[in-house]
Amino acid sequence: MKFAKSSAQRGRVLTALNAMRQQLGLVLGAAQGAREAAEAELDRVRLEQRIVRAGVSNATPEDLRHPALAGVREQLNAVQAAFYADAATVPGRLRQLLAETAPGPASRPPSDWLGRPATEKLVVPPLWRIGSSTVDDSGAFPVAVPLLDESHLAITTAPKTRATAESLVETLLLRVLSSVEPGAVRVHLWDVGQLTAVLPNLYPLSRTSAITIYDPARLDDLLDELAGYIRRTHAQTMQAGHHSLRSMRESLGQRTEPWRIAVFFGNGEDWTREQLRELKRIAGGALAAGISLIGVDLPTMFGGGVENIRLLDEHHAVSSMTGGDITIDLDPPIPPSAVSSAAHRLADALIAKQGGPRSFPDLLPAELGQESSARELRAPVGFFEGDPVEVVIGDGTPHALIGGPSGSGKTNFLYALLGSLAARYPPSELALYLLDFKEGVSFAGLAPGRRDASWLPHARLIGVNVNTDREFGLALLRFLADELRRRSAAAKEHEVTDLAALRQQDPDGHWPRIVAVIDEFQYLFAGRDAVTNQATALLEDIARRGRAQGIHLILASQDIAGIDAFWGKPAVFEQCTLRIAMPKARRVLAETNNAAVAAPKWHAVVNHDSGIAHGNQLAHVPDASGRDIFSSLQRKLWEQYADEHQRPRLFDGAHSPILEHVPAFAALTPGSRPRALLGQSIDVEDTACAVELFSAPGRNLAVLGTAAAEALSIMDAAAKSLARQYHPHEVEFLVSCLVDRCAPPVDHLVQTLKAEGHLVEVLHEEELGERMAKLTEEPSAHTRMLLLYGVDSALPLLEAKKPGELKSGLDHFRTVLKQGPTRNVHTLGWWRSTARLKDTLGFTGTDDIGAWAALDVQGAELSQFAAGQVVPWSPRPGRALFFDRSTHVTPEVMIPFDRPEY
Ligand SMILES: Nc1ncnc2c1ncn2[C@@H]1O[C@H](COP(=O)(O)OP(=O)(O)OP(=O)(O)O)[C@@H](O)[C@H]1O
Repeated sequence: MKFAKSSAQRGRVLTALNAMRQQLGLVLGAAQGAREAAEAELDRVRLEQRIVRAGVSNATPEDLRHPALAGVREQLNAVQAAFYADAATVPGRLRQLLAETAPGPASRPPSDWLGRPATEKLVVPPLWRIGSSTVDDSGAFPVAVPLLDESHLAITTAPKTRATAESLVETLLLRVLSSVEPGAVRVHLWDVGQLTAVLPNLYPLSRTSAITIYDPARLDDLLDELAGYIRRTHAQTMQAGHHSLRSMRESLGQRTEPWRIAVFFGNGEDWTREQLRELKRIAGGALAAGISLIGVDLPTMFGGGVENIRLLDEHHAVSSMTGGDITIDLDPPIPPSAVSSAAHRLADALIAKQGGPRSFPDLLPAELGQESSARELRAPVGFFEGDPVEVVIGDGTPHALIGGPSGSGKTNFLYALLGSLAARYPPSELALYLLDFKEGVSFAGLAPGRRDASWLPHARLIGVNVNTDREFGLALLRFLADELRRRSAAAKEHEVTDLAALRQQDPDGHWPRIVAVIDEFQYLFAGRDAVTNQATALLEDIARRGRAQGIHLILASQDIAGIDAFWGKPAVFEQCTLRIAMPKARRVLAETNNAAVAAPKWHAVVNHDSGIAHGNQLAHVPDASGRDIFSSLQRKLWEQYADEHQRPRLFDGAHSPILEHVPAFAALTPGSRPRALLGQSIDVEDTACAVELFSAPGRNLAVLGTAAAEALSIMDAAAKSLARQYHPHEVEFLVSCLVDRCAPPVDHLVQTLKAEGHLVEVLHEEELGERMAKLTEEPSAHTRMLLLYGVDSALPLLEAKKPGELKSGLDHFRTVLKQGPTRNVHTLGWWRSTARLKDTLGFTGTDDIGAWAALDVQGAELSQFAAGQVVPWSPRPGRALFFDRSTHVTPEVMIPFDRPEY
């Protein structure tokens, strides 16, 4: 109905407009009409022309004598009378037309409406008054121009009429802004003037979305923005089956987008060719997208529908609407103070309507966890001019790249995004893997902590302080790649190609979308080493195939460093079609797209088009990381879901776990195959590194290096974890400490083992050789664990043969290493250098050391103990390299447990 009514109204308006044009044309063309009628009588026509030009009273004596004069006079009088009689009705008809189609602020005097905001309207007036005119004494008629949805406007000034042009535009804008509900029209103002502020009286509105002011240097930004709106609106309307925003509005019966008016105050020059071309392109598509352009002194013609106003002097103009022969008396300017106070009132009304500034809770839905992620993930991350700006993670934008210098709000943005997503999708629909390579604890709050026991139920893994543990990043990528394979296999089995279809075919399966956030991801590539190579290959694989399987990457970085990291890895960069640029971020958006440079504080440029300017959407991101903001949402989510979902794995590179706290230790019981736990593995799963000490050759352990704290920790953990797997008297620990300063902690261990009821024998250096000899000979009812601290110190003494004996202590030790494991005698020894271990083993080769943990030992020295392979290892404090030839292909980095000092 609405549509029918408005189209009928539009029809009437167009007919009336045509009639007006025709009538005015006829009045002016009266003389010409007469000339045509008299064409057959050339002479008569000439006379008529002369008389029409000069007037009867000014006729030459010759003409006055002309025989046809009387006839001409009579005819002219008749024609004139008829047309003037008709024309006399034109002003009245125009007045009526305008009153009907352009009521209120569109045509009434300002005193009737100034400063009073309107209420919601779907149909806007087609004409807007600018002044009045008269053709004769039949009275003045209003002159109006079309604008919103109808036409662009080009204004040209005459000397000294710039102020007139400004107040003409100012009044027009006020008429428009006062005719529609607050926020329904947005004005973009650009002025070429370097010093003068454009339309200063309207500035109060610039604190709202109603007016955005662009300084002279930002013309390209404005053009980009307009092109972006047009593109987006076009896509949106076409998708909905409409050719313009207006027809969509009329058929839906509601407004989906605001109208926009872009005003360009030029000076006839200073535009580059490219800018002019862009403006023409914009003008061509603008009206269908609800954008009208007003140009003042622009060096080009607009494309699309346009009306022209040419100022003649400070009070008069001519327009294309009324034709060149009708002079318009422009309406007088509204006094500046009245404009400014009206602008204030309109701004207040808009702010009141938008409910004030938006905050984090405004990003959240009314009810938590109601969305399905089968097709995509979609969540608002901020607001632009009061309207939410969404991020979409799905088919078109499977992965995101976020850039911004330190302090620009990247972490805050991530919190806003994660909060908005977690509030919409339940944990069964969305699983989060969060990794931060920065020093600091940005995601730590999402895991249960000492101050707050709650956690984010969607988070499966939280890695913090991983800046030196690039292996952890690698582990995450490996995990994702495995999951990718698992999903591909399931998809194949169900004969589908993507997640949405898989979920349809396998409704009982657990297929949440996975979002992996890697902050400061460039650390992954921070070396020319195997980690970088593997990370690159894995990332490329996930980036390429993750889309179909619902595995999405969000890579964040302090710009340049992160982008440079993509050198040689264009596949990942290109797959990140969602780009988020924080203010001053460089190179995240396309090269020529400067939107991030101009973005204000606490804003982000959200771009779903690989950073191309037309995809820019500016959003104010609310504070999501301030105290108690995210955590109050987290608590709600936790209360709702925590029962069904386990706590996330927290990996904190700055903290070594304590042996007694790790699940692997708690799980140890007597009776299983004995495993000596050595440290924590750097992996997605919370697992420990362990050596199985079963009855087979080589089942010994060597700890290598001089780092005493770590060596003590590994030995301690091995002994304590083994002790847990034996009942009293089932195992005997033979302990020898050959490093004086380590005596207290070793003694503490001895006491602990004894207290647990285990057999413990402490061996002194001088009795070692003898004891070794016995160990190889005497059978034993129980397992024996030989714990040797700083065994290298004992070598000189062991090497010495006692007179008369064939074998030295070292020979016996070698036998223990070789034969012990098959007789349940396992050596766990700490050598402070690889050379000493080599000396200990002699020519027998390295096979008797089946497992080792290296500390401050260079990789090159280790290759002989790892089947000759190249071992890339640069020692770092608090970390060890672990290799067990029975389980490893290559060594892995491990975190020795935190061992309290004694
Ligand atoms: N939208 C916002 N509103 C209010 N405060 C904010 C907003 N965004 C960030 N902040 C604040 O600014 C500070 C820096 O933000 P944030 O930590 O997110 O920056 P960053 O880009 O991640 O920096 P870095 O990389 O150094 O960690 C924080 O104190 C944060 O609370």
